[in-house]
Amino acid sequence: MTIKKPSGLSTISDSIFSFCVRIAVPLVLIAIVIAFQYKELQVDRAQHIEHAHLNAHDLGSTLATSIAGSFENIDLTLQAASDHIQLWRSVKEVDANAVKLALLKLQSRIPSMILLRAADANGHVVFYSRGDKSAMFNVSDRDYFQQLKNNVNAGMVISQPHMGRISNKWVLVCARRLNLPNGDFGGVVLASVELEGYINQLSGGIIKLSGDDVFLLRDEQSNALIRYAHGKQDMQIEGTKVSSTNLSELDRVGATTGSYVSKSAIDQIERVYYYQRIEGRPLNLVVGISVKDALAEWHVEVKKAWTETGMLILVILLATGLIYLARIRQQKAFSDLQSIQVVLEKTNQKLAKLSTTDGLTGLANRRKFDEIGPHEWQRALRKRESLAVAMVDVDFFKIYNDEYGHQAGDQCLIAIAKTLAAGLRDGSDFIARYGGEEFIILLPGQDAQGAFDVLERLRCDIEALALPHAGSDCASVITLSAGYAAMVPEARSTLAELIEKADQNLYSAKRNGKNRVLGASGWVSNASDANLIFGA
Ligand SMILES: Nc1nc2c(ncn2[C@@H]2O[C@H](COP(=O)(O)OP(=O)(O)OP(=O)(O)O)[C@@H](O)[C@H]2O)c(=O)[nH]1
Repeated sequence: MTIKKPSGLSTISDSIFSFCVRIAVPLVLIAIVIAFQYKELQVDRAQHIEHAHLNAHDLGSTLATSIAGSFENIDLTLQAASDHIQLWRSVKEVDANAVKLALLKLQSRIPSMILLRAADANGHVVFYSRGDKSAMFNVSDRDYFQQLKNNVNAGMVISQPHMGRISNKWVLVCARRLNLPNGDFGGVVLASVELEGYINQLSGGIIKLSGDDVFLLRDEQSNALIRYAHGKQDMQIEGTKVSSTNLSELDRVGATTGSYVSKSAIDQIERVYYYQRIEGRPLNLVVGISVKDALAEWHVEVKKAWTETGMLILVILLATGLIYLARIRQQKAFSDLQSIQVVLEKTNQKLAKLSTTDGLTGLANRRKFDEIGPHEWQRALRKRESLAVAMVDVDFFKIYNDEYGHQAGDQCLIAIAKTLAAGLRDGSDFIARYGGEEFIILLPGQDAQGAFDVLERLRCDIEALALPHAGSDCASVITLSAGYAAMVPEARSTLAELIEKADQNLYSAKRNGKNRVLGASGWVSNASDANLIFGA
């Protein structure tokens, strides 16, 4: 019986399967899971960045509107102050207290406005809302003064942020030109806007910047008027030029709005930026939402997603390991079965040999002869060749046993069997122990004469062994007698008949003195025996 290999365990598919199970399948699966998860997270990340862009846009445009409105209010206040000043100039004696009161009233419209003044064409402050005259400096050296002096249509000019000489606070000065009745330059009206207050005003209601977010208000020369970062006013940057590749490009093309992502050269923080010009003013603002803050939630999701992916990968690896282990167990069970099969086959072969072998002499036994005999008979019949059969028997063996013992008798039989086997032709002749001290020999291709020659030689070989046999009546050593018969088989004849003739001849040999070889002489029984050839 052959043990069938379980399906999928053939030698070639084994290695392919093993490779697939151990490396390719789990790797491909894991790669797919990772790629899928990575893609999902990237889409999610893009959405968070997009959301940050929207936030920056909303915040930026709200701030722009608010800033535009606040400067508009300041401008209107300055215009109202201009009207008053024109009036006061036309009057010879002006009550300083009344002027102060009127200016203070106008100033109070804007919470962050801390000073409202007017200077003459030489820059001397002539009207003021707070303080006394001694504290009023000449403002002719200020950039806004020069600008307004030289430009009739300048409108409201906003100064660079600077430390106020009176307030000792960071201020922006918003100024308008005063014209004389003939249109010549007649000085400026100027409002000092305290930056901290202004920013607080914005941050109190509008600026909802958190963490690393940033807000920047610049003039058209890229000077920072306000920078609000990390939850407070950044005074180190205010008044300095702030630009970047993206900002320069937006300035250059004159864009009204714009968005970009970049890393700040000031604090190295990556942000999503929104840029917008302030309507009606030579100003622009930039709002930056920290990418890190914008992605904080996403980072939590990433952690969770990769933890889940890791667990999934573990499950894949575990399942692969289990499949592989099961496969190994299956292969081991199969190889164990194969080993058992080999052992069984060998045992069967041994048993088969034992069942057809004589235990004492090692020659084939009678069962084997019953198998081989008919086979040789049929072959001779087919080939029309002669077949000789001989019966061989040890002489006076009972006496031998009696005299030398049964064990010596066994050894004697072993020696005889060995000598007889050695004297026969390998591959064609056949000998079997027929029973007791009797042997049967098949000599394919031998006629009577040939058979006689072989058997006579064997008889001499046994005699030559010179195994002492004191009780023998025919010699002093072990001898044997043989009877044989030979014929070319015919369909009408049988092997049993041939054996019977050989046995009869053995009987004759025994009766005629033993230690001899004899073929039946002149025996003709019936028509089927007509071609039997007998030895002399
Ligand atoms: N030691 C031994 N003796 C055996 C074995 N098989 C048969 N014998 C003995 O062989 C003897 C055969 O005796 P017989 O049949 O009377 O023949 P014989 O004594 O040889 O006389 P002849 O054949 O007339 O010469 C018996 O005593 C058997 O016990 C065997 O395997 N071993």
